[in-house]
Amino acid sequence: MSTELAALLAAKIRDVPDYPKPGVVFKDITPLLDDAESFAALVRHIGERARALGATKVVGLEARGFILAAPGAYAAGAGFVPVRKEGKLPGACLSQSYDLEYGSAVIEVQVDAFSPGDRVLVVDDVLATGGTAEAALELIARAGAEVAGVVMLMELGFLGGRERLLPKLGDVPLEAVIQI
Ligand SMILES: O=P(O)(O)OC[C@H]1O[C@H](OP(=O)(O)OP(=O)(O)O)[C@H](O)[C@@H]1O
Ligand SMILES: Nc1ncnc2[nH]cnc12
Repeated sequence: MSTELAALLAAKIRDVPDYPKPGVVFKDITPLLDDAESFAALVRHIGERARALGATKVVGLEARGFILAAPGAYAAGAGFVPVRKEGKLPGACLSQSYDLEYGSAVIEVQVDAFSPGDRVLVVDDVLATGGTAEAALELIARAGAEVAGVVMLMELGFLGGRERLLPKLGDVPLEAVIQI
């Protein structure tokens, strides 16, 4: 991973103590998003990784994952698939419940989101406990698609998300631009 890109982007992430709950240090990416150079560099990176991994679809995890995955898919010439919080997608969906650093939720994907032969890149802003990403991997497997890789903007290593995901990923790469 490029240390220059990591340094550029890390400088634009703001720590917000005790949000959304006491004891959580929230990683606010809005200063990165509203900086044209940083946002473009991150989108280019996601597009490059999607192409290099042969992804035909880029999955974004609601909501912050959408902001990164959709332009990344466009940059790669791939399709975009939203994994959404419960009740937001129309039609037949697969559902998965999970716990994350500061709560619990249910995410869903449409049953027909993927076509045979699709290779999927999963994109999100933060890997914390890994609960969200693990649930997304489960959904993608249940929907019959192959995961080509997982790309996160940042990984909060002390929360153990990587260790949680590795058994599910095998040889599939899990990449984070910034390691914390
Ligand atoms: O590794 P975990 O412990 O599961 O945490 C990571 C998830 O938490 C945040 O999403 P959140 O559910 O807060 O949704 P948002 O993007 O809608 O704010 C973040 O965007 C990741 O999706
Ligand atoms: N500390 C954190 N900051 C931002 N998003 C998160 N998702 C889970 N933990 C988070």
